[in-house]
Amino acid sequence: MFRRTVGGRSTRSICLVLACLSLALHLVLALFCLSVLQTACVFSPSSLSSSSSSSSSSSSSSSSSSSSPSSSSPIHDAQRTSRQRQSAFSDGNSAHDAAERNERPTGAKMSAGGMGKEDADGSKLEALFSHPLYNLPRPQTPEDDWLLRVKTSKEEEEEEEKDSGGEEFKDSDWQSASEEDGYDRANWTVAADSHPPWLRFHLGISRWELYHRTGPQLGRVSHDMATQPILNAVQKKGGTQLKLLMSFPNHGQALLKPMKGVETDVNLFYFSDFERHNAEISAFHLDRILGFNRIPPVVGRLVDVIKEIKDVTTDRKLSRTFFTSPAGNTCFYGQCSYYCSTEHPVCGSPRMLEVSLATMLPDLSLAPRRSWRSPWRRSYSRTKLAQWEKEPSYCEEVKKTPPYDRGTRLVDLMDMVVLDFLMGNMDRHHYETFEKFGNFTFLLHLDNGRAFGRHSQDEPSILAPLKQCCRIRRSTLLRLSLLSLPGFRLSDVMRESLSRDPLTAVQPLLSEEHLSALDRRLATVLQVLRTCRDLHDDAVHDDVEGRYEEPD
Ligand SMILES: Nc1ncnc2c1ncn2[C@@H]1O[C@H](COP(=O)(O)OP(=O)(O)OP(=O)(O)O)[C@@H](O)[C@H]1O
Ligand SMILES: [Mn+2]
Repeated sequence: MFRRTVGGRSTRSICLVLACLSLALHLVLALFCLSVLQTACVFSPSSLSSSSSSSSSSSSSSSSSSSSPSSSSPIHDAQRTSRQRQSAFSDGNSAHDAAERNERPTGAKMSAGGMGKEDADGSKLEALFSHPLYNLPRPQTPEDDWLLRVKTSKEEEEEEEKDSGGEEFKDSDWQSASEEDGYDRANWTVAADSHPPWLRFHLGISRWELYHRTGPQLGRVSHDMATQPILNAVQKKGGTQLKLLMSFPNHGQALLKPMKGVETDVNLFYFSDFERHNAEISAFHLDRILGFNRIPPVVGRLVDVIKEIKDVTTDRKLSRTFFTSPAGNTCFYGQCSYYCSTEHPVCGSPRMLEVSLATMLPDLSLAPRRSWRSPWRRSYSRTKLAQWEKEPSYCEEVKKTPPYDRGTRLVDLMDMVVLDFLMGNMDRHHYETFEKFGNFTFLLHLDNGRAFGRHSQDEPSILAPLKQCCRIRRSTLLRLSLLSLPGFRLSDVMRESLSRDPLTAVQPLLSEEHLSALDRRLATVLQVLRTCRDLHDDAVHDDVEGRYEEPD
């Protein structure tokens, strides 16, 4: 008995020692693993890129906050050197990657908006954007083909000499006009590193596109709009429906359109339809997928209408329209010529509201734009028909009329028609261009709030210009054909692209019905183009070399 007890005790103590040993070994092993993992984290490029968009934006704001007192407008003279520009935007080859590295030492590729390259394998969207048709070689952009130009240091010095207050601002090229609380003091130098994302977006606008798809600006600017604190919200004049101009700490601004319901009322005329925030967001994604890059970046955001609009607005006319609905939701209606009344309020649930935020284009004083009346404008009347609806040969006249008689204006218009037909937008009465580029430039596809209204109906009249003119860019035709293939199906790449918008977490931005309507409408466009090519030798405007074959 005694012996057994002694034996039992010694066995127990041996077990205890062994347990301690194993515990210690496990601890050592865990510590070793941790140190290895940490090293991997420090050096993994993908981890760098996922964190870099926020770190880079904070570094740009911190560098701007260390500036001297502010004076003139932050974006006036927003320009940069041609060397920086060439390195940041040359494209279609390894120089581009190198340039991206130059501009973005932390390797930032993406943001919350998630428009970068390093997404999961098997992504149809990434496969599409890797296709040669989305990476056509392009010549270097000449200096005059950038919308904004950087002053050379010599020009800078000369102006400083002329300017009596020059001494005060010698460390900075751009100074903030705002001394209000919350805004970072702007101190942007010619060094691109100090530029906030919205300014980089402005500096990347060229004669032929609004942004370069593979550059870092897009993700960064979207990330900022989706996450930065909102400092002010005022009504934006112009247009018919309520829109707000939102301001952010780094002097970025966005155009807000609120959620107003989703489907179009079948009994409304196209011109009485309300605008949809999800249409603005979806139009941006569609335009990018079609390879146009002619819509400023748009993201969705859930905003607190009390904290982020009512409490911060300096617009008394807007704040006066806030009220609590019988259901206890916070609503407002603002002032505008349509739907701005207690009967058509914009309401939070109870205070959270889905909105779209579109990056603002450079101020009109810096980059004036020209508005063009569309030759295929609708009559905007319940009874009258427009001329193009009565005359089948209407396009023959248009083709002879400047600016449609030369350059790429007509095929640019056809690109816009394709975009509008796919998303069911009947509201393209005007389009805008940057004045600087005259008649030889891309068309801005602004104001898409009335698109994606009805999924069950395709509106053939939107395609009238294409049917009447029978002209299309080869690059557009090829990309449309690609998007009709199962491996790149338009509805699939749109679903994937939209899933990267922050609002997808709340609800899908487009219903499955709207997504499949895109495939159906794409088939219609391709059918129209087949007929055109059967009938006309000059239906295809050759903008790419013949080696790009039509996909089977
Ligand atoms: N991202 C932007 N940056 C700068 N200006 C913009 C932007 N988007 C729109 N605008 C300007 O604001 C004006 C009004 O915007 P928008 O057309 O979207 O509003 P709307 O109320 O739908 O207008 P409408 O009733 O005429 O259709 C446009 O004509 C355009 O010049
Ligand atoms: Mn509109």
